[in-house]
Amino acid sequence: MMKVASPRAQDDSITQKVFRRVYSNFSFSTVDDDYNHNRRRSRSGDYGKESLRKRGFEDKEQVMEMEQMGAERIKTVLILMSDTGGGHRASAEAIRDAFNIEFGDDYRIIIKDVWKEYTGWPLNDMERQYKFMVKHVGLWSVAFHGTSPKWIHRSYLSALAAYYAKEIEAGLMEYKPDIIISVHPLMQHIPLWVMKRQGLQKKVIFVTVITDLNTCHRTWFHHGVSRCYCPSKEVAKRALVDGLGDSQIRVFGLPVRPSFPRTIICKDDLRKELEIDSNLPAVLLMGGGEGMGPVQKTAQALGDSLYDSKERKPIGQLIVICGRNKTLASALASHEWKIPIKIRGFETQMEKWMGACDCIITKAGPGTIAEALICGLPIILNDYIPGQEKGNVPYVVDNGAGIFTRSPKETAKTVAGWFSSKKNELYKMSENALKLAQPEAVFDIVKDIHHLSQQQQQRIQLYNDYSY
Ligand SMILES: CCCCCCCC/C=C\CCCCCCCC(=O)OC[C@H](CO[C@@H]1O[C@H](CO)[C@H](O)[C@H](O)[C@H]1O)OC(=O)CCCCCCC/C=C\CCCCCCCC
Ligand SMILES: O=c1ccn([C@@H]2O[C@H](COP(=O)(O)OP(=O)(O)O)[C@@H](O)[C@H]2O)c(=O)[nH]1
Repeated sequence: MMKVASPRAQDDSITQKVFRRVYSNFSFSTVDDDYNHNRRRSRSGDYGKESLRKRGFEDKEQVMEMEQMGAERIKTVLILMSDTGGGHRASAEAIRDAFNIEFGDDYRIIIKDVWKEYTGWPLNDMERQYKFMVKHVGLWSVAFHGTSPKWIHRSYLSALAAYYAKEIEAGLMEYKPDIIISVHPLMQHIPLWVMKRQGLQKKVIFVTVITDLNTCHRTWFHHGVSRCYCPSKEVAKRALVDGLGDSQIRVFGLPVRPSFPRTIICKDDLRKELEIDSNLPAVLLMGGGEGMGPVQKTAQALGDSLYDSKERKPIGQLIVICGRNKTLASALASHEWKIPIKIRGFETQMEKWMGACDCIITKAGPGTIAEALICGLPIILNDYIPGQEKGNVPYVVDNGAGIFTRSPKETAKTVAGWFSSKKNELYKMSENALKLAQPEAVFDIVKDIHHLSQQQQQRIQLYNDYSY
């Protein structure tokens, strides 16, 4: 992969000077995206004094200087996620991008589904099984609530950890992370257990970033984390009830990709770019990364309600983003429409589509909700997955940023009202959405992690100062 010159690497830094003094053959390479380089660097980086001593650096000054280098070297951040839904990846990418914006080359960010890459069944097949379970909501509901007691999920996860211990350990250790960030409910227990086994608890910072807005599963809350970032006060309360300490909990909001808060939205320009009619109000219809929920029926109902049959002209236009649901996209494409419509698959620039529209209809996915709030879009929630998404409904509705209805006809009627006689209602909800939005959340999270990392370095230095 292409090498990127880093100012840090060009400077004759203290790191280089120290290395030259203690290890004259050493050549300092520039930052690149190559994991082998990372492994090489990390090995010389450190996982403690022992590793340095083993490599022959017995002299106190040498060991100290090399450890202090940790303060300078690029830190590796491993973000653990899984593609069960689109939200976990979106949050992982948001954190990666925010690290890059805030700290440039100081951090190397690796996003991984360690389960998928390093384990066997059933862990490596979670996506497929999850999709199956959420299609049969009763089954998901039993699994979600049935595994809520700590003793149940702990036993289950311990059994899996024991079975795949070596593979998972290899997976985590390959990257020698300085910081591990979990953005998934099932990625606390096993990695923390591996870290304990390796004696890395004090050396590697482990934080959880919760991506559910309210009724999240209890597996998110693990007492062994340095921080548990909760997206809302509701989740923070749950964390407290589950026994996490005040010092562990921070409430900044749900991490959304920086392209949302950082894009200057000019609706007219976006509409030109996306080839959307610039005069008609637009509704965005979607169902998460997988295109779930009653999208097809709702689209058809909107096709009727946004057409003024007396005037023989549309009063609005429809954008449908089907995500990875190809069947949905082709079913919609084969339909005849009386209103302007755009049918899209998986889009990578959601901020543009949201920025070009006037309201959104979606299932209660937390990622989509948080993004829509930043764009000031009134939200019609038309479905939710039992368990983790149930609480997202009152989060939106009670804050006046949207409504909930499962009926495609009612949804269509509401949008038609918003685009005609009830424009004030739309405007008020848009204002409420903006009030509820937390566009800076992802930056607050990465700054806090950076602060934790600095504190840890200071502790290591203090420890070194007093241990000789
Ligand atoms: C009476 C006892 C009954 C016990 C039944 C045991 C069956 C065990 C089988 C499955 C386990 C179910 C796990 C439930 C806990 C899940 C925690 C949770 O919140 O999961 C949510 C995530 C998905 O993320 C969400 O996506 C949403 C959109 O789709 C939305 O964005 C939301 O905001 C996100 O949070 O779900 C998962 O990742 C679950 C994957 C489960 C797949 C099941 C296949 C089994 C494969 C491996 C076993 C995994 C280990 C199970 C550990 C059990 C302890 C929790
Ligand atoms: O074509 C698409 C459809 C969805 N998403 C993103 O996927 C995430 C969906 O997350 P959410 O929590 O709403 O629902 P999930 O897919 O996890 O059920 C959001 O960030 C969306 O912007 C996207 O990037 N492109």
